[in-house]
Amino acid sequence: MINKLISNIQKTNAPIVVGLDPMLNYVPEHIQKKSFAEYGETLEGAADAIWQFNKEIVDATYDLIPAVKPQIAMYEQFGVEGLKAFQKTVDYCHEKGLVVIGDVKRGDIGSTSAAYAVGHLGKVQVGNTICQAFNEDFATVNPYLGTDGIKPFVDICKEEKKGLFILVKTSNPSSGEFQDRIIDGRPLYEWVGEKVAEWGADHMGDSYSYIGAVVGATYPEMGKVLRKVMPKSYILVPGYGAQGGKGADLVHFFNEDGLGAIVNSSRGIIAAYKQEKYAKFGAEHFAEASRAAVIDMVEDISTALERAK
Ligand SMILES: O=C(O)c1cc(=O)[nH]c(=O)n1[C@@H]1O[C@H](COP(=O)(O)O)[C@@H](O)[C@H]1O
Repeated sequence: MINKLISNIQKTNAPIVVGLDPMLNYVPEHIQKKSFAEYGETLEGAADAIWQFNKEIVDATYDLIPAVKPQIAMYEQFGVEGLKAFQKTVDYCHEKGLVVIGDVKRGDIGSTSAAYAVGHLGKVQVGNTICQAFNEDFATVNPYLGTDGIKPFVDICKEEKKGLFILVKTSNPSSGEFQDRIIDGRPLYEWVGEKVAEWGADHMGDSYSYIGAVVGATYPEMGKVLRKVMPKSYILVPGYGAQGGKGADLVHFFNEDGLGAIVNSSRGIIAAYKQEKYAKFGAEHFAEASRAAVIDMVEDISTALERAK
């Protein structure tokens, strides 16, 4: 899957991910009304509304982008119905040729981690039948439990040729409380980055490892260091747009080959129609606003990369 991710990035010339994080209040009223008319103001109605919303955004952007990242919490809040919308979204994005990064941020003790890995990336045996549950291509994983929590994911990734993005330095303001603590002379995020490189070393694609890292766009200096600590790991970079990250902050997340990083924006793309810049599209044409926001994001990043050459 890392090879497919890279070939999709090269095909589209767009090292970006659209974050499908559909809060109900981003879904325009005309969609909500239609879903509620059919299913009532119920969890099913909400799940239908977010699915219809996602579908229009994917239809309007899939030819421009390599990958999507649905964040499962946005679906889980609607219970089982929300999870069905998550599944439909994953399947639909696959139909459109997109790589799907399941933002599930799992991580537990070994056997529990193994079950999470099976559910999201692997296959599960039911009697004599092998079944597939969510079937994303990558998952985000929290490494706080150490190798015991990560290894079951890596094992499934090897079997299935799938990948991970492991949290190394997160984009949020308080990420430093633990992640920046100095241990034996170096910040914790560097120790974790080194471990990501080690976990990924024997699960290599053609040029990059299947095991990548998450480093927030909001910490560009740390990104620069971490790029060197894990040269063969793809870095998923959230924090662009709504959290303040800009193209110019991102250049050091990339390697000299122009690869190595993929930048996520969620609210900045899916709720673009609510921004003044894209207000002219109106709520009816929200998906066209998302398309325009994708084009602007790609332009911003490629201009920054070009300038840095
Ligand atoms: O793993 C992530 O994707 C992630 C890690 C991180 O450090 N910061 C972060 O914002 N994210 C996710 O990236 C998305 C950011 O959304 P926006 O701020 O709306 O672009 C959300 O799905 C977050 O859960």
